[in-house]
Amino acid sequence: MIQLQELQHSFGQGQLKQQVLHGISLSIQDGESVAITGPSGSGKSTLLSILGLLDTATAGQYLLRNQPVNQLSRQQKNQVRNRHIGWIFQNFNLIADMTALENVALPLRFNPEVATSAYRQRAAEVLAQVGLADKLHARPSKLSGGQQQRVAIARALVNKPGLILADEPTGNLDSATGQSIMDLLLQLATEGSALVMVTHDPTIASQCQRSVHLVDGRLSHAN
Ligand SMILES: Nc1ncnc2c1ncn2[C@@H]1O[C@H](COP(=O)(O)OP(=O)(O)OP(=O)(O)O)[C@@H](O)[C@H]1O
Repeated sequence: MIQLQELQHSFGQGQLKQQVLHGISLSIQDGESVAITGPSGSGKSTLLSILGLLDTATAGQYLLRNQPVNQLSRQQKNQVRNRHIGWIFQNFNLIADMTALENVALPLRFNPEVATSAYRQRAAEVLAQVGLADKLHARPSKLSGGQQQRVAIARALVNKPGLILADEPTGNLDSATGQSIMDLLLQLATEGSALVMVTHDPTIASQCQRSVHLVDGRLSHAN
């Protein structure tokens, strides 16, 4: 699914240039779950942004399904991002004045394979899959943190992505709720999507098949 070869990234130019990733080489298979750990500022979110095509590495190679991403046009990148990558964030990032169903249906607008008339049914199916069949018409403010994260997971899944990227997905949840979210994410990974998550929590990281540890933009060890 993912192959990184000597990936580098820097922000700024000239004297202000800050090298954030220094030659990251890593492979992630279909269906694999991988935690990225490391201290604050070590480059975890930067790496996740590059994996999700939100940013482009300044050097090195990123192959996504054997395709070098630096050869994709902007339009192709948008297509891959919208159709094949699902994002989950610490703060859920739901749209407050939309219902759960409307939030989950949003990414379907970028999927020409799903007819507009099928949006509601597809969104309802995915919400049922994450245990929220009875909350279709609730707005985020009426849902608990764990329920909001389930809506966000449903939104990430609605286009059946091959790659799920999660940035501290349990960071705002109590440990029991966080564990139930983790169980759900790991189940999705066993169903074929690769899952890559950034986490500070060693208990969460240890449940992934593999952990990679970043220190100052370098992989210090990989399990
Ligand atoms: N858009 C940006 N412009 C300039 N510097 C940035 C930018 N994004 C991140 N950085 C810098 O890159 C370094 C790595 O940041 P990054 O957010 O990837 O670390 P992190 O490991 O995810 O940290 P945290 O755990 O605190 O979220 C930091 O020094 C940060 O200040």
